[in-house]
Amino acid sequence: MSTQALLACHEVSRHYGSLKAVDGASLDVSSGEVLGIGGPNGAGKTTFFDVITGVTPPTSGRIEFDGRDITEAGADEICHAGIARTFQLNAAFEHLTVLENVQVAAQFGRHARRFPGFRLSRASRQAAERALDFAGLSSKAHMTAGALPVLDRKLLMIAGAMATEPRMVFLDEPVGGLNAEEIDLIQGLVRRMQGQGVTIVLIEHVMRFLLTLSTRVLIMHHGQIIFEGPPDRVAEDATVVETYLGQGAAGRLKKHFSEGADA
Ligand SMILES: Nc1ncnc2c1ncn2[C@@H]1O[C@H](COP(=O)(O)OP(=O)(O)OP(=O)(O)O)[C@@H](O)[C@H]1O
Repeated sequence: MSTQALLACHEVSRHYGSLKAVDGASLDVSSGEVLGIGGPNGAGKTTFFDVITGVTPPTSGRIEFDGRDITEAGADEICHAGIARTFQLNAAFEHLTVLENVQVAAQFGRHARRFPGFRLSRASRQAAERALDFAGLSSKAHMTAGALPVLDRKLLMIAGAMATEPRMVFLDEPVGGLNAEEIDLIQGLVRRMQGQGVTIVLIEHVMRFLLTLSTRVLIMHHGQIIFEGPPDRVAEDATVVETYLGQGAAGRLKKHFSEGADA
């Protein structure tokens, strides 16, 4: 592992029978980066997240976080080590309030599970308050999660992740289904996360969001990393244009970068 890498993935694979969802992906992420991952549906992006965050074990390969081997670690252990994530689809306790959801994240994202009984630590309460405030959800703290509109559900997952006080956050399609104004809001929030020293890896199909925020971009296809480079090079890569972007989108993105636009 390079001395700079906070996260290092070596030849990571996740196979489902004969399907190579992730196929020998190697990746280093340095502290402070915003790494954007794009690629067609079914390319293996979420599965790669799942393997790194302990949702599913790799078939082969090795993953190190801050020099520690986390390949075999469970999701809770990985979260306690400093990696939090959000999900593409809603992942809230629908019948709990916004505050309760974030408190649960703060508690279990920081402490080992202890049963029976559930008592929130003072530190968890405070972390939950800070995370709600950070995500702009304090005024909705007592709403039931199931009643939230799409944007607030995305914010709730981000609040839950931040409540664990992570060093690294994985965001799976944080702006999927949002309108332009909402996308800008999430963009600002991701920038603030980065400003707080959180290293970010995000998956997104909304290319302008992905390319505007990312310091480096990966494109996946058939479980493999087919491109790695700066955002302004993505639309110039012939393989990426052919397998993912198409000529139309690539042309618009090139124009976007040549004009130096910010969104
Ligand atoms: N638990 C599973 N069992 C079997 N196959 C799976 C499982 N999870 C994912 N796959 C398959 O692995 C492949 C990669 O899926 P994945 O969700 O990682 O792609 P993705 O790049 O995140 O796609 P999208 O952009 O649509 O979210 C797909 O063919 C998918 O059907």
